[in-house]
Amino acid sequence: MTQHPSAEMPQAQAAAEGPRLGLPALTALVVGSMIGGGIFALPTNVAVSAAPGPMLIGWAITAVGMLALALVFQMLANRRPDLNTGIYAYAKAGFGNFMGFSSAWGYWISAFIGTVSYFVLMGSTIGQFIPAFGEGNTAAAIGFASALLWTIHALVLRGIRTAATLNMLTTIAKVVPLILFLILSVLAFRFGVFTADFWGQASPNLGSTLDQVKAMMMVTVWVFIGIEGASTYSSRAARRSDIGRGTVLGFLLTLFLLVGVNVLSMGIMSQQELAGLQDPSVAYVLEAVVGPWGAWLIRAGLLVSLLGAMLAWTLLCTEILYAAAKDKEMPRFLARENAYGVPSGALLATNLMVQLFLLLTYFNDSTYLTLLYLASATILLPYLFSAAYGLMVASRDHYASARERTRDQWTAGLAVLYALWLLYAAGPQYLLLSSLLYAPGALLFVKARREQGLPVFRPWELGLLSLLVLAALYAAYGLKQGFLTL
Ligand SMILES: NC(=[NH2+])NCCC[C@H](N)C(=O)O
Repeated sequence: MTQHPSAEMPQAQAAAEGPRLGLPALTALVVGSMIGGGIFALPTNVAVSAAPGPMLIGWAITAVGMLALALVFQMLANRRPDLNTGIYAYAKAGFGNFMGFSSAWGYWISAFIGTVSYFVLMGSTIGQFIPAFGEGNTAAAIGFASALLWTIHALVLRGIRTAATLNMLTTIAKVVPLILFLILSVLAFRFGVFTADFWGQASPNLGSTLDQVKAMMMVTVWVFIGIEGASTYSSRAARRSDIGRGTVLGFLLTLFLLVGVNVLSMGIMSQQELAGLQDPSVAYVLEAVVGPWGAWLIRAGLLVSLLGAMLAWTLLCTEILYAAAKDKEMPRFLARENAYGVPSGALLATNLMVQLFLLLTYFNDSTYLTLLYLASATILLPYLFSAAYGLMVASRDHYASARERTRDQWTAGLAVLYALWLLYAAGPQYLLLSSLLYAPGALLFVKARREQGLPVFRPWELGLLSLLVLAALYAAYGLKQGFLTL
């Protein structure tokens, strides 16, 4: 395709101006949006719910399921070059306007809650040398986070964007300490520690193997969020085929780092010791191996990583709202641009929500872990829609060879199964909470459709909406009565 780079792409995508992205840059984009905070806190966040044996099972399921999802994104990037805003466009093409809207809305919610969790994790990291920051949800930490938030806001408003080179640099800066961690802890790994309580029978609070596997699923989803990064920016790729390759390559690299970090740390400390560490737990594990400098190295890597990821995710949040508003699925004010061509309406809406949730975090005492569970649960629907759309495409499209079709059907089928399993593993608490977040979106959808003078809901959409509203009301009631908590 030879279209002019800026002719068709949405503003926030024209984002990091400059040359079109090749394979290394697209891979760095995927790795850069996937590696934010999750991996640095992984040992503890898995250990709170799983012993080594279940952990290995959990990773096996995740590796297969996420690979299937990555391959679906690859397939869709290749077969549907017209749908170049990724996740949101797939849901809309497959399931109509309201589902497209809901997918964008849910993705956006997950993404901004994820950003809130980054601020909390940053706060708790700083809290390790400035006690007033505590677990990242104290008044000092929230005050600092708010100041940083609006600084980023001001920078983005002036047209600052993650240029491909900057993203490449922060990606390298975060991957290097992690690789160092892998090398050093291979040497310190003790098989005896890893196998001592392999199935977690000695820890009464862990539950059955299935319970343990289920409980770690939201953490493994969290660490892979961003896998859709290259698809979202697909209009900027130099070659279509590189989007899929970058996605799969980025997936494999990140999987290697994640499994490495998680498995090795369980051979250095026991599950119970790991479960008791503060975030970022990787710092403490490395400290146990090489002494205090190890912890400082990891903390530094994490802070760089978080800053880079905050900027990247602010742009992703803005982009998805803006893309949907340009398409008229979201109200007009979200398509507004300022003099620098920045989607200022979408940016403001995003950061106001981040600010609101920072305050809620303070009043609720929410932690990094509770926020990431919520962000993972809310993204499941957009992932499910993408996988299901992949299945539709694989079944209906014209294929040159039957073998290729069968392969795509299997891949997409597997991705759908994985997404359904995740919904089951997420459990009612977080699904109810996320229905509470999804439901108000309908008001924006109504506004958008009215602005266009279009009919709002089709009958089956109304049916779904009523279910959603019922779930949301129940969740609100649960929060009030205290049988649901954040
Ligand atoms: N700000 C966000 N919404 N981040 C979501 C991505 C999370 C990323 N996979 C991580 O482990 O940190």
